[in-house]
Amino acid sequence: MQPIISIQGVGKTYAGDFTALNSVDLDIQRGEIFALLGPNGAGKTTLISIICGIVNPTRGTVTADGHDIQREFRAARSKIGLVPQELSTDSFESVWNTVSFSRGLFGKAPNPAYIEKILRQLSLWEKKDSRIMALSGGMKRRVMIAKALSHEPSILFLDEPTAGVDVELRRDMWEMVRGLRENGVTVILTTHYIEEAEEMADRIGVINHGELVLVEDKHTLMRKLGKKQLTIYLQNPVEILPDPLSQFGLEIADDGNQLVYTFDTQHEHTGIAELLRNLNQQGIEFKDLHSSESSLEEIFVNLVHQNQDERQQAG
Ligand SMILES: Nc1ncnc2c1ncn2[C@@H]1O[C@H](COP(=O)(O)OP(=O)(O)OP(=O)(O)O)[C@@H](O)[C@H]1O
Repeated sequence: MQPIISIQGVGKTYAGDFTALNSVDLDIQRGEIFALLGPNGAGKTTLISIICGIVNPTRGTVTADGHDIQREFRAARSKIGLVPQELSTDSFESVWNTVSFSRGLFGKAPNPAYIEKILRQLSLWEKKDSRIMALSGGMKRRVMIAKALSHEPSILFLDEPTAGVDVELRRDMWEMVRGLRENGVTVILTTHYIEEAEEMADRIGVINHGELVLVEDKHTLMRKLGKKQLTIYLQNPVEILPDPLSQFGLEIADDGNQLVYTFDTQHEHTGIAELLRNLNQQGIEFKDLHSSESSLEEIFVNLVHQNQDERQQAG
């Protein structure tokens, strides 16, 4: 299937010779939720702004739903809804007028039924006559999303959608984004909250120092780069381990009361059975076992550090 967004060799060097993006190649598939992760200043907003035609790339091309973002700007832009990071909502206008006006900006004929539908979806219907400036921060954020959806885009960008919102609203937003996908909208979001990506995304892209260091299906990523740990709770504490156990790379924890075994989830053989047999042979008794998997957060931190180390070695 044709990707809905195709980014080829995109780079951005800002005035003063600062390269914010190197050479990004990325295809976004129709109907997916794609999360772009990266530390501050990694280039996420720059990339989004290029795709939305707000910032011109120094090199490379982008097509959105079949239209070249530079040569066919209006056609491409009409396919895209953008919810920016900053809220610019000190308006005296009502919610209804603001959202209807946004639709008009894209040259679309009025469609009150559609506007009603999105206001209801975003739990804004009760507030349709309220002035924007009188709304709470969370409600303002919903208005920003309603504006971005007003012209029926097939692609929605959410730049840090839940920065500074409370847990409840965050969950509502996730729910809403899933609903959008069910309606066929492709969603690309940037986030600092790994939990958000873990919860929502189908695929994850990690960007660091202007480079897309990884793009992967979320589950594959967690399986590939994740590690599992088995904690063995001992009957009697140990100080040192007998030699035959050295092959397992065990870590002694909790003053010798626990042994921690780290293994790769990719390997067919975890080595657990062998480890337990060995413990038995050495007369080390245990009372409990507990296994845990690394979170996306650990994977992400490792990746970013690894990338930094590589850069330092290269430079
Ligand atoms: N107009 C500009 N002129 C010069 N440098 C810029 C400009 N806009 C952004 N930059 C720089 O480009 C780099 C990438 O910025 P960008 O806003 O894309 O990062 P980000 O990943 O979105 O960060 P954050 O998570 O903090 O929003 C940063 O070092 C930033 O200072």
